[in-house]
Amino acid sequence: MTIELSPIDRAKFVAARRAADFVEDGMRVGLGTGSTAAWLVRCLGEMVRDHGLRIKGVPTSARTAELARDMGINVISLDEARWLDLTIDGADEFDDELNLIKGGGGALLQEKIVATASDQMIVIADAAKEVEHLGAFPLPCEVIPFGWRTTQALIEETLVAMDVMGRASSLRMNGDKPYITDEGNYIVDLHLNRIGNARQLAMVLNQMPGVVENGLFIDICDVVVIGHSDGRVELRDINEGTATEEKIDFAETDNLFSDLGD
Ligand SMILES: O=C[C@H](O)[C@H](O)[C@H](O)COP(=O)(O)O
Repeated sequence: MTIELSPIDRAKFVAARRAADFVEDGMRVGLGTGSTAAWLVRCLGEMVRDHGLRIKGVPTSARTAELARDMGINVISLDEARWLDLTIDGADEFDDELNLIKGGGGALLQEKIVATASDQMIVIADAAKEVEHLGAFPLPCEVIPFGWRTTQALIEETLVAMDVMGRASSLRMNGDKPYITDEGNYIVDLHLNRIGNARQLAMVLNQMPGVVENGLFIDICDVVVIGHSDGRVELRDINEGTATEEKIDFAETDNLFSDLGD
C-alpha cells in the first residue's frame, strides 16, 4: 500500500531520502527537528531496519529522540558522541551562501550545538525555503524566562538603534502560556522582514544578557538538498561550489510509505 503524500510532503521526503544517502555505516549522525527532518529519521530507520545500517543518532529535540527510537535507531547523547560525522536538519530559510534561519519548531539551541559539533551539516528543504535575503521568516531568539520582558525590550532597543527592525517582536505562545523549549527557555520571535547583515546580527544578539541563542546559522551549513514534489532534488555544496540535479524514483520508495504514516 502506498500512502498518498501532499506535494509539500513529497518535496520534503525526496530531499530527506537523497540526504540519507550521505549516511554511511558506523557514522555518528546529528538528527534534526521538524517535519522535514522527521522524514530523514524515517528514511534512516528504514535503512537500519531493512538494510542493516549501523549508526548512532544524536537527536536535537525530545520529539526527534522519540521518533528515532520508534524507528529503531540507536540514540545516544551528544556528550556520549562528543563529535559527529554529519548532521542533517531542516531549515526555515536558506540563502545563496547557505546561511539559515532555524528554530520555527523551537529546537534551535540543540540544533546549533549539534550542527556545530559535526564535520558536515546538510540541510534538507523544499524549494519554498530558498530566499534572496533572510528575514521574512520571524527570527527565533531563545531567552531565559527570568526577566524575559527586559531581555525582549533590550533586543528591540538594540535592533532599532542598529536600524535592523521596527519595534516588532513577540513571545512565542503555546495556547495561552509561553512556549517552553526543551531547555526550559522562552522564544522571542523577531519580525525583521529583511536581514541586511546576518553575521553581525547573530553576534549582537548572542552578546545580550538573557539571550541564550538565536536562529541564525552562519557558515554552518555545507550542503543543501532541495526537494521538489515531482521527485527532483537539487544538491548545492557551498565548499565545492557545485550545483547538481537528480531525480528520485518514487516507485522504489513505496515500502517507506507502507508503514510510516505521520
Ligand atoms: O526548530 C525547528 C527547526 O529549526 C526546523 O528544522 C525548522 O523549523 C524547519 O522545520 P520544517 O522542516 O518543519 O519546516
